[in-house]
Amino acid sequence: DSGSVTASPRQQDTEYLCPVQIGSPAQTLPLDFDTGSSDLWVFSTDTPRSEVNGQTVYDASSSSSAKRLSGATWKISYGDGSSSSGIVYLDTVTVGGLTVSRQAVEAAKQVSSSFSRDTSSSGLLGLAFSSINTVSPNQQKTFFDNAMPHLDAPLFTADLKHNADGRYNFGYIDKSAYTGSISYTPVDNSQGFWGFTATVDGTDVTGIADTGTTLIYLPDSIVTSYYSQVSGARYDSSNAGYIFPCGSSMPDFSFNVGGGGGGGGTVTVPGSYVNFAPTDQTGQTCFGGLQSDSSIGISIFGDIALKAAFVVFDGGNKQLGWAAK
Ligand SMILES: CN(C)c1ccc(C(=O)NN)cc1
Repeated sequence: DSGSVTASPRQQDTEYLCPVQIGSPAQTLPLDFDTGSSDLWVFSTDTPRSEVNGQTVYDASSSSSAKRLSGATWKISYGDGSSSSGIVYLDTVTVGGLTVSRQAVEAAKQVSSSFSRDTSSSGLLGLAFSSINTVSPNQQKTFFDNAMPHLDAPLFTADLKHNADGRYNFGYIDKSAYTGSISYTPVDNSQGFWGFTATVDGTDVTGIADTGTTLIYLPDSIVTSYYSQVSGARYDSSNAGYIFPCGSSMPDFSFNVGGGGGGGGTVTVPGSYVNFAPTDQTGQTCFGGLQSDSSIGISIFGDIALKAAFVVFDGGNKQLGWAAK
């Protein structure tokens, strides 16, 4: 089997949403595919009206294939402080033509304000490792984990783009989607994430590949060194990050992956991607797409980095592949 689904950017590449079919007859919900978490959760008819703000909701009672997972609950919180929780159904889930029957679909009975405010997203589809799925008392598998044994190849790829539709493919590598060769590096999934080590300016950085996080968060030394090249750039505590004049031309930001015998490959994030967004309506000052990880405790290669590459999430061999495109 295989699948292929479009990933559409929302709000200046803040997140990428993909249409997912749930239930019988199919209910199509736009979900945020998230390689940094492992719960498939959705706004539902169980979500308080006061917390629903235009999102499409899942109605298990109108799906003939939905079965309540009796006694199961879930509760998740994300790095940005957002959270959600609820109950669990098993239902049929299809992504880009790839179907998993009896997928745990986690229906929200509560969502935090940032999810309520995110009117275009109906929830998340977790693509990290099932070891961090939050369903209790019986932990559930991710869509990818359930699909993997049926896939032509045990992997999925992420091809996110700046201000344009990209794609997630399951079960195969589309050779027309990248240039040059794919450089692979081992994955450390001990914390449930797609953990890997890259080299930035000769310094090893261990972080995670997280499609659900918008920006890049790296050690302070690397971030400070990058912005020292930009006149007028500074750390601004009121914005809790590095800002700079919007007219600045930003240096490219590169990192090396798979630096073994073959020398590995270099991913180059165009400077324009690092000029992420204005801090206010005046458009004078802009917020950087590269920020410090010091308040997080882990380095994150988020969408700013991922959209500069074609990325292979290889669950069979536990490795990450990176290619230019
Ligand atoms: C509030 N929203 C839409 C979020 C979506 C995703 C995440 C996240 O950390 N994913 N790895 C946080 C928040």
